[in-house]
Amino acid sequence: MDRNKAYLAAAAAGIPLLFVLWRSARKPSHPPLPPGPPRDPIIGSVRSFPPNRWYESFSEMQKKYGDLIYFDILGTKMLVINSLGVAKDLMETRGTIHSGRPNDVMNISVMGWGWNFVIAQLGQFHTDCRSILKKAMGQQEMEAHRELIKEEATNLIPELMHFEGDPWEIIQPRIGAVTIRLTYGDSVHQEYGKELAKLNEDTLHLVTSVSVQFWLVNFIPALHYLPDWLPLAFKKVGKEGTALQEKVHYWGWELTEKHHKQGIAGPSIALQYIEEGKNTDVARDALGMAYSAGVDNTASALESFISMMLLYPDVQKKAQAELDRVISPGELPEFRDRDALPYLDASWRESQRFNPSTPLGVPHTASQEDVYKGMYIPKGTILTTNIGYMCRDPTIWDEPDVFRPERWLPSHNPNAHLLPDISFVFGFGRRICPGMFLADEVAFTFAAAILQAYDIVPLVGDTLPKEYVYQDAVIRRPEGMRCRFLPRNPLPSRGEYY
Ligand code: HEM
Repeated sequence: MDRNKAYLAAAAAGIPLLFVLWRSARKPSHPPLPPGPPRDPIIGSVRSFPPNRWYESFSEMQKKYGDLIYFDILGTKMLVINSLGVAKDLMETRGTIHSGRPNDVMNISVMGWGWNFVIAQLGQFHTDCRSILKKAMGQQEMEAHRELIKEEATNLIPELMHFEGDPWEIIQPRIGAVTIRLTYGDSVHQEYGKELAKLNEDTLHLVTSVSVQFWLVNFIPALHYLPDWLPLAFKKVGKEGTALQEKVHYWGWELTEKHHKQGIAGPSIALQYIEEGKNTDVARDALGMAYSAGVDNTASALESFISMMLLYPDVQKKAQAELDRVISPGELPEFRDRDALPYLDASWRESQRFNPSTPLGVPHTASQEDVYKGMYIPKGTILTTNIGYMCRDPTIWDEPDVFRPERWLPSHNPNAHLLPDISFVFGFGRRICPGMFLADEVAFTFAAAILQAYDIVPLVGDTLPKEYVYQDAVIRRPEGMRCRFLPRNPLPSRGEYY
């Protein structure tokens, strides 16, 4: 190449770079962006974005930046919301703008999760799926599921007898059983429950690990159309994810259809729709998400509660004394007893506040630009709710780092009525968790049954930490929690519970 051509080539290569530099340096024509760490040209906030432990890192950064922290990672805009009031303003009052989901090409297009309404944009499909779950597990509908939940609590209690170790391995499958029986019926659970549970767990692990990794295809969607035989990591993971996703989508539903034809299907939400023959596709899609969206979350919340009872034996004793006063010996506490169990209710709320199982919620996106309190939120910004910080925000909670159920009781705290409803741990506005009443009822019923039947104590020789460290994951539970369950009274035989 002669010298002129070399200059020309260098200039041609440099022009786009100069353009990007000029764009990032020029004065913006919109109000200022929310506060955040300094951004470099082109790479933006890459150097200051925390590599892991996002919840803890964002909470630490709150001290410097306050309610909102703005990042720009190679053009992907992200806003962390640390304030409950701001989250409600943006996601409830301005919910038409801030209720989208990130355009996750890897999950939706490469792995085929287009039928997953958890990650779908607002629209008819999302509305239809939500109304299926609302009709099936809304607050008014829970009464119909009480017997099933009670049966599973009855199954749980003997399983914990003399159990030593991490109770996750007992409580998680029981919560899974509630979900599978509710969605696809008892016959499907009896025959295929273990395989369905494993399938959903494998899928959830893959999806959550994919969601927190960097995929070039999310930035350059056209890469998705490259031939499948190319040895690219995203193609390999995509193939594995597609196979799992298709099975989660159809299998439970098809098993219910099969059992329906054989005349052996037990009552379930799927069966209702199969019998009616209406809205079957959308019901199949909505129910396909129930296990992966709900089981680990609920089990984590219950495991956190058990860990708090272990760390705070005085709270455990008070809750047990209340149960002993209200529930007759040989009877299983039920959700309808909740009003008569204010201390247990307060302990459960306090446990959710202290350790919410999804401290960063599920990200929303802004479907159009917005200006909030003079700050500019660009279209497409990913909004992350730091629910974990909101649960310990000192402007809301007195001594937020103290585990104190009494704060919720008007008899102990004259300002208890001013505390926010703890249901914000289930998210916001049009995206608020549609399984929240089910989760609350299952976990509360199981917690009451466990405390009535057992003393939760450490393993012999174990020294308890002051607080458990939580896993660095989307759905979090205490790391290395171990305990024993010592029967408080002789356990009633199964028949005596009914
Ligand atoms: C303690 C247990 C649970 C917690 C802490 C929890 C928390 C959450 C949170 C924070 C969100 C995101 C809300 C938002 O985007 O603002 C969510 C969404 C969702 N949850 Fe739950 N959840 C739990 C149990 C369940 C259960 C039992 C089910 C179903 C059976 C369920 C199904 C869903 C679905 C389908 C969505 C997506 C809603 C949408 O995008 O419109 N969750 N949940």
